[in-house]
Amino acid sequence: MARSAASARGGPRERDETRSEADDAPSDGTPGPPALAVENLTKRFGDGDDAVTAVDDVSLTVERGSVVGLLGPNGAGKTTLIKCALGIVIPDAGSVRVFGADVRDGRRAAYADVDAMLEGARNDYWRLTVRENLRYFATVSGVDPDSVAARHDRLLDRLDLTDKADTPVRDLSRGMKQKVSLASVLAGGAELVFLDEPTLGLDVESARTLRAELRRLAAEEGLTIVVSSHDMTTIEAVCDRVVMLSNGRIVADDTVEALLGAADRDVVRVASPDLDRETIAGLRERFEVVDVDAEAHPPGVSVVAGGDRLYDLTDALRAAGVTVSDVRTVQPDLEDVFLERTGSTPGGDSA
Ligand SMILES: Nc1ncnc2c1ncn2[C@@H]1O[C@H](COP(=O)(O)OP(=O)(O)OP(=O)(O)O)[C@@H](O)[C@H]1O
Repeated sequence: MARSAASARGGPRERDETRSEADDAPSDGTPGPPALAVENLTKRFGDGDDAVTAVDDVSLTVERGSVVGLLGPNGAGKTTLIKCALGIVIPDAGSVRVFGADVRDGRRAAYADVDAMLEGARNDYWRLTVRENLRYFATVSGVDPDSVAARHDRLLDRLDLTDKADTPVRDLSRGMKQKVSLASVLAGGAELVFLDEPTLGLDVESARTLRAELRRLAAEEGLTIVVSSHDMTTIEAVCDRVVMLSNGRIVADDTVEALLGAADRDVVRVASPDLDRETIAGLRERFEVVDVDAEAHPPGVSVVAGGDRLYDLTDALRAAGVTVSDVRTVQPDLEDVFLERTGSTPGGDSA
C-alpha cells in the first residue's frame, strides 16, 4: 500500500492553520487556484522496445469542492497519474500543481492538504482501536487530533462506526476495515483526497453509505475528491465529472450527464424467440447492432434505429418472419460510454 506524501509533513498544528501559502484565496473574493492542475503530464516506464508510456501528455483541472471520477481500463494510466499528483512518481514532462503549489517546488507546500487511499486500502494499525487510528493519522498529517475530534465523531457516525470506535481494527470485518481506511484518510482534514476503488469489498449497504458520505463531504465541507473505480454505480452516484483514460490519454472529460447525452443514439432493443443467428446476421448487414443477448429468454438484439430507421427495422423484422415479444428504447449508461470511448468494459474485458 502506498502512503500519501502528506505524511512527510511537520509537527501537529491546529486545523485552521493547515493551509499552505499557495492555498490562500485572494481577499477580493475571486476563487483561489484549483485543487489540482495537471499540465501536459507524461510518464514513461522502461526503455527501448519495452518502454510503456503510462501517462501521455495529460492535462486536467479539478476545481475545489468537486468530485471527479477517473476511469479507464486496466493499465490505462490512472494509478500512475494519481501517483504523479501525489509526488510518489516523478513525471518525465509536464507539471502538477496542488492548490497552486507546484509539486516540484516543495512537497511540503504542495501536500499540506492532500491525502490518498491507494489500491483500496491503507495501513491502518490493527492493534489500535478505530478512534486511535483516526487520531494517529491526524497526527501524522500534522494536525492536532484534539482539534479535529468533532470531525472524527461525525465521520464515525456517518460511516456507522460509532459503536466500533473503541474496537481494535483487527477485530473488524473486511468491509468495516475498508470504512476505517477511508475515515483515516479523512481524519486529518485533508482538502483534496485521492481514493482508488473506495467501495472495493463493501456490501451494498456499506457502499451506499460511503457514497452518500463522499457526496456530503464535497457538498457540505468543500472536500475535493478524485475517485478512481471500475464500479460505475459509485462513479455515477458521486461524481460531478468524469475523466476517462485509455492508453495514457484522456478520451473523455465531461459531466456524467453530458457524457450520457452524447452517447444517446436512439438504441432500440427488440426481443423475440425468432431471433436466431441468421436473422441477427441479416440485421447486422442493414443496421448498426450494438448488443446481442443470445442467452436471454427470449433472445434480444439492440440496434441503432432513430427516426425513420425504426420503420425500416420493423419492416426488416416482419420480412424475416420475426414476431416481436418486446421492444423498448435503451438509455445509455456510463458503462456504454466507457465501452464506446475506450473499447473495453469497466471490468477490463476488450469489447
Ligand atoms: N513501476 C512501473 N514500472 C513499469 N511499468 C509500470 C509501472 N507502473 C505502471 N506501469 C505500466 O504503466 C501502465 C499504466 O499502469 P497504471 O497502473 O497507471 O494503470 P491503471 O489505469 O491504474 O490500471 P489498473 O486499473 O489495472 O489499476 C501499465 O502498462 C503498467 O504496466
